[in-house]
Amino acid sequence: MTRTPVNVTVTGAAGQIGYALLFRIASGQLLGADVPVRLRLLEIPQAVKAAEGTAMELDDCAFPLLSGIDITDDAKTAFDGVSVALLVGARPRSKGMERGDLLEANGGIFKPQGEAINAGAADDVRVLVVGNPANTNALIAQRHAPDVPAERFTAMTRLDHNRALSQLAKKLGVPVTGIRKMTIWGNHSATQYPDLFRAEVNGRVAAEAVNDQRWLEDDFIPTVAKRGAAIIEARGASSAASAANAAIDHVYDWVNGTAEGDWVSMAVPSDGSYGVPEGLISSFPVTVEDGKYSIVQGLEIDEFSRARIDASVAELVEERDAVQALGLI
Ligand SMILES: NC(=O)C1=CN([C@@H]2O[C@H](COP(=O)(O)OP(=O)(O)OC[C@H]3O[C@@H](n4cnc5c(N)ncnc54)[C@H](O)[C@@H]3O)[C@@H](O)[C@H]2O)C=CC1
Ligand SMILES: O=C([O-])CC(=O)C(=O)O
Repeated sequence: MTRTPVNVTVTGAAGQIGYALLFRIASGQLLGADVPVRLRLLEIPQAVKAAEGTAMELDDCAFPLLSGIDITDDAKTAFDGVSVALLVGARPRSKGMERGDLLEANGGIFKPQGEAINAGAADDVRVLVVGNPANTNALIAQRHAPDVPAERFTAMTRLDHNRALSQLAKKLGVPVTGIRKMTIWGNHSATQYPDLFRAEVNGRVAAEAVNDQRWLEDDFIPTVAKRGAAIIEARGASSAASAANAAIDHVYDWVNGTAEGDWVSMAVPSDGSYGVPEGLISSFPVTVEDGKYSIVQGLEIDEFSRARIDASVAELVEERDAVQALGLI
């Protein structure tokens, strides 16, 4: 292997998503089967020992592409020279915690991490924020990394995208490979809008193929939007392997490109497209070419979809205003 290893940093490495994610990164699924990686694991001091345990297991896999593992509780060390930063570790909502408290607690994590990325990341750094509230955490990190191009900060709605593909495939009895152009719009939250009016099933508009507005409104949209809560209810813990899988899909496509005639959903800084205020990190349909994503342009948005996109974007505006009021951005 002659290629220089790519530095990949994972925060919250000792958590449940970290455990599902690290082995797949080390096996080559994040960047490609011919790309060596060096892992940087960032944890809080109390969880460093657990991260060391995971690193021992990574060693025990003898992955040919894994050129080394560093473990640290210092953000500056973790992000020095990083090309792919997966920001998974976040402060979960605990009992009695208000939304403002949650945003503030996460500000304490994503502000210094943004600063550390600004200080030391490689020129080609790509950042994916998984830790919730993902869109707004990404916004906080981005605002503290003024020297990094703003579009390098993204948040994850690929899990929602994949959930939407599976629900639609089941409903229509088609394989997921028969579906194209799925879009999640807005926030990674219950207000998100999974859009069947622009998706296609074997070349036909998905909403027409379904031909059941009641299912679309009362079943499909809430099932996708509230799937995270349903998983917690069933499993007693939030989605981990599926979240790790989505993170792999997000970064792989960002680096290697999207398929011809298809697109994926990524929460990216808005350029004002589709009436989403500039700068908000909102989910859009995107295509990727030569390692750069572009928001798909020129889609006609029907009235039903417009109202739902607007509602989710309004929630993002509220979150942005809340972190602004807290002095976090
Ligand atoms: N965007 C999405 O689609 C999804 C997002 N999530 C979110 O991902 C996050 C992680 O989920 P899990 O792995 O299940 O949680 P977890 O609680 O199992 O692990 C989180 C880890 O982050 C660490 N951590 C906390 N603060 C940190 C800091 N400042 N620096 C480094 N590490 C830190 C903790 O010590 C812990 O090991 C949660 O916020 C969850 O809500 C989960 C599923 C899907
Ligand atoms: O609510 C959570 O923590 C998990 C989550 O984001 C999801 O599964 O979509």
